[in-house]
Amino acid sequence: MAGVMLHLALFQPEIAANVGAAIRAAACFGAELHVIEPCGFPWKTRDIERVSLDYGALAPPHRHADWRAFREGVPGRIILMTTKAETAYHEHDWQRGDILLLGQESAGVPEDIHNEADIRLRIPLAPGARSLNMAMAGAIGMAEARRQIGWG
Ligand SMILES: C[S@@+](CC[C@H](N)C(=O)[O-])C[C@H]1O[C@@H](n2cnc3c(N)ncnc32)[C@H](O)[C@@H]1O
Repeated sequence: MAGVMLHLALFQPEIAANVGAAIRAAACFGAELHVIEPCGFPWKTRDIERVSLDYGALAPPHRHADWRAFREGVPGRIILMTTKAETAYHEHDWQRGDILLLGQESAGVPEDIHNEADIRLRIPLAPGARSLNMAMAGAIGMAEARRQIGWG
Protein backbone atom coordinates (compact mmCIF):
# COMPACT_ATOMS: atom_id res chain seq x y z
CA MET A 1 0.00 0.00 0.00
CA ALA A 2 3.07 2.28 -0.04
CA GLY A 3 2.57 5.43 -2.09
CA VAL A 4 -1.21 5.50 -1.65
CA MET A 5 -2.49 9.09 -1.55
CA LEU A 6 -5.57 8.43 0.59
CA HIS A 7 -7.61 5.49 1.89
CA LEU A 8 -11.37 5.32 2.39
CA ALA A 9 -12.49 2.55 4.76
CA LEU A 10 -16.09 1.45 5.37
CA PHE A 11 -16.81 -0.22 8.70
CA GLN A 12 -19.25 -3.11 8.29
CA PRO A 13 -21.50 -1.35 5.76
CA GLU A 14 -25.14 -2.42 5.73
CA ILE A 15 -26.38 -1.12 2.37
CA ALA A 16 -24.92 -2.26 -0.97
CA ALA A 17 -25.87 0.99 -2.71
CA ASN A 18 -23.79 2.97 -0.20
CA VAL A 19 -20.78 0.80 -0.96
CA GLY A 20 -21.38 1.48 -4.65
CA ALA A 21 -21.53 5.23 -4.03
CA ALA A 22 -18.36 5.05 -1.91
CA ILE A 23 -16.52 3.13 -4.65
CA ARG A 24 -17.43 5.83 -7.16
CA ALA A 25 -16.42 8.64 -4.78
CA ALA A 26 -13.12 6.90 -3.91
CA ALA A 27 -12.34 6.53 -7.62
CA CYS A 28 -13.11 10.21 -8.24
CA PHE A 29 -10.87 11.39 -5.37
CA GLY A 30 -8.07 8.94 -6.08
CA ALA A 31 -8.48 6.93 -2.86
CA GLU A 32 -8.03 3.21 -2.17
CA LEU A 33 -11.33 1.73 -1.00
CA HIS A 34 -11.48 -0.77 1.89
CA VAL A 35 -14.50 -2.71 3.11
CA ILE A 36 -14.25 -4.07 6.66
CA GLU A 37 -16.53 -7.09 6.90
CA PRO A 38 -18.95 -8.47 7.80
CA CYS A 39 -21.29 -6.53 5.55
CA GLY A 40 -25.01 -6.37 6.27
CA PHE A 41 -25.87 -7.67 2.79
CA PRO A 42 -24.78 -10.56 0.58
CA TRP A 43 -21.88 -9.34 -1.57
CA LYS A 44 -23.26 -9.34 -5.11
CA THR A 45 -21.25 -7.33 -7.59
CA ARG A 46 -24.39 -6.50 -9.58
CA ASP A 47 -26.04 -4.66 -6.64
CA ILE A 48 -22.88 -2.64 -6.05
CA GLU A 49 -22.28 -1.91 -9.73
CA ARG A 50 -25.77 -0.46 -10.04
CA VAL A 51 -24.45 2.62 -8.23
CA SER A 52 -20.67 2.42 -8.71
CA LEU A 53 -21.14 2.02 -12.51
CA ASP A 54 -17.73 1.21 -14.00
CA TYR A 55 -15.78 3.15 -11.33
CA GLY A 56 -14.92 -0.10 -9.55
CA ALA A 57 -12.17 -0.55 -12.13
CA LEU A 58 -10.53 2.63 -10.79
CA ALA A 59 -11.12 1.85 -7.09
CA PRO A 60 -11.57 -1.92 -6.73
CA PRO A 61 -12.66 -2.60 -3.13
CA HIS A 62 -10.19 -4.39 -0.85
CA ARG A 63 -12.25 -6.66 1.39
CA HIS A 64 -10.95 -7.36 4.93
CA ALA A 65 -12.37 -10.17 7.08
CA ASP A 66 -12.58 -7.97 10.18
CA TRP A 67 -11.15 -4.89 11.91
CA ARG A 68 -7.93 -6.64 13.02
CA ALA A 69 -7.20 -7.97 9.53
CA PHE A 70 -7.72 -4.45 8.19
CA ARG A 71 -5.38 -2.88 10.76
CA GLU A 72 -2.67 -5.46 10.10
CA GLY A 73 -2.93 -4.99 6.34
CA VAL A 74 -3.30 -1.22 6.05
CA PRO A 75 -0.86 0.94 8.03
CA GLY A 76 -1.62 4.63 8.50
CA ARG A 77 -3.37 7.21 10.66
CA ILE A 78 -7.02 6.38 11.29
CA ILE A 79 -9.16 9.47 10.80
CA LEU A 80 -12.64 8.57 12.02
CA MET A 81 -15.51 10.62 10.62
CA THR A 82 -18.11 10.86 13.37
CA THR A 83 -20.86 13.17 14.50
CA LYS A 84 -19.42 12.75 18.02
CA ALA A 85 -16.18 14.69 17.37
CA GLU A 86 -15.15 18.14 18.56
CA THR A 87 -12.90 19.02 15.62
CA ALA A 88 -14.33 19.93 12.21
CA TYR A 89 -12.97 18.10 9.15
CA HIS A 90 -11.55 21.27 7.60
CA GLU A 91 -9.59 22.14 10.78
CA HIS A 92 -7.57 18.93 10.49
CA ASP A 93 -4.12 18.81 8.91
CA TRP A 94 -4.63 16.00 6.37
CA GLN A 95 -1.57 14.02 5.29
CA ARG A 96 -0.80 11.73 2.40
CA GLY A 97 -1.65 8.12 3.34
CA ASP A 98 -4.39 9.05 5.84
CA ILE A 99 -7.17 6.47 6.31
CA LEU A 100 -10.61 8.10 6.35
CA LEU A 101 -12.85 5.69 8.30
CA LEU A 102 -16.63 5.76 7.99
CA GLY A 103 -18.99 4.10 10.44
CA GLN A 104 -21.90 1.81 9.80
CA GLU A 105 -25.12 3.39 8.57
CA SER A 106 -27.18 2.54 11.65
CA ALA A 107 -24.65 2.60 14.48
CA GLY A 108 -21.37 4.26 13.46
CA VAL A 109 -18.44 2.35 15.01
CA PRO A 110 -18.23 0.58 18.40
CA GLU A 111 -16.63 2.47 21.29
CA ASP A 112 -13.32 0.56 21.17
CA ILE A 113 -12.79 1.49 17.53
CA HIS A 114 -13.88 5.06 18.26
CA ASN A 115 -11.16 5.19 20.92
CA GLU A 116 -8.57 3.48 18.74
CA ALA A 117 -8.85 6.13 16.01
CA ASP A 118 -5.92 8.55 15.90
CA ILE A 119 -8.17 11.50 15.10
CA ARG A 120 -11.94 12.06 15.14
CA LEU A 121 -13.58 14.65 12.89
CA ARG A 122 -17.10 15.88 12.27
CA ILE A 123 -18.78 17.64 9.40
CA PRO A 124 -20.80 20.51 10.88
CA LEU A 125 -24.52 20.21 10.08
CA ALA A 126 -27.50 22.53 10.18
CA PRO A 127 -29.47 22.60 13.45
CA GLY A 128 -31.82 19.62 13.72
CA ALA A 129 -29.93 17.47 11.19
CA ARG A 130 -28.57 14.23 12.69
CA SER A 131 -26.11 12.88 10.13
CA LEU A 132 -25.20 12.61 6.47
CA ASN A 133 -25.40 9.56 4.27
CA MET A 134 -22.20 7.60 4.85
CA ALA A 135 -20.89 7.88 1.26
CA MET A 136 -21.63 11.62 1.20
CA ALA A 137 -19.68 12.11 4.43
CA GLY A 138 -16.80 10.23 2.81
CA ALA A 139 -16.90 12.42 -0.30
CA ILE A 140 -16.81 15.62 1.77
CA GLY A 141 -13.87 14.33 3.82
CA MET A 142 -11.96 13.16 0.74
CA ALA A 143 -12.54 16.48 -1.06
CA GLU A 144 -10.97 18.38 1.84
CA ALA A 145 -8.14 15.85 2.14
CA ARG A 146 -7.27 16.23 -1.54
CA ARG A 147 -7.59 20.03 -1.36
CA GLN A 148 -4.90 20.01 1.34
CA ILE A 149 -2.70 17.17 0.09
CA GLY A 150 -2.92 18.25 -3.53
CA TRP A 151 -3.69 16.33 -6.67
CA GLY A 152 -0.14 15.50 -7.79
C1 LIG B 1 -25.57 7.57 8.80
S1 LIG B 1 -24.11 7.90 9.64
C2 LIG B 1 -24.26 6.98 11.16
C3 LIG B 1 -25.23 7.52 12.12
C4 LIG B 1 -25.15 6.83 13.46
N1 LIG B 1 -26.43 6.92 14.10
C5 LIG B 1 -24.08 7.47 14.35
O1 LIG B 1 -24.45 8.11 15.32
O2 LIG B 1 -22.90 7.32 14.08
C6 LIG B 1 -22.91 6.88 8.86
C7 LIG B 1 -21.51 7.39 8.97
O3 LIG B 1 -21.36 8.55 8.16
C8 LIG B 1 -20.40 9.41 8.73
N2 LIG B 1 -21.05 10.69 9.01
C9 LIG B 1 -22.33 11.03 8.76
N3 LIG B 1 -22.57 12.30 9.10
C10 LIG B 1 -21.41 12.79 9.60
C11 LIG B 1 -20.99 14.05 10.14
N4 LIG B 1 -21.84 15.08 10.22
N5 LIG B 1 -19.73 14.20 10.53
C12 LIG B 1 -18.86 13.19 10.45
N6 LIG B 1 -19.18 11.96 9.96
C13 LIG B 1 -20.44 11.76 9.54
C14 LIG B 1 -19.88 8.73 9.98
O4 LIG B 1 -18.72 7.99 9.67
C15 LIG B 1 -21.03 7.81 10.33
O5 LIG B 1 -20.62 6.73 11.13
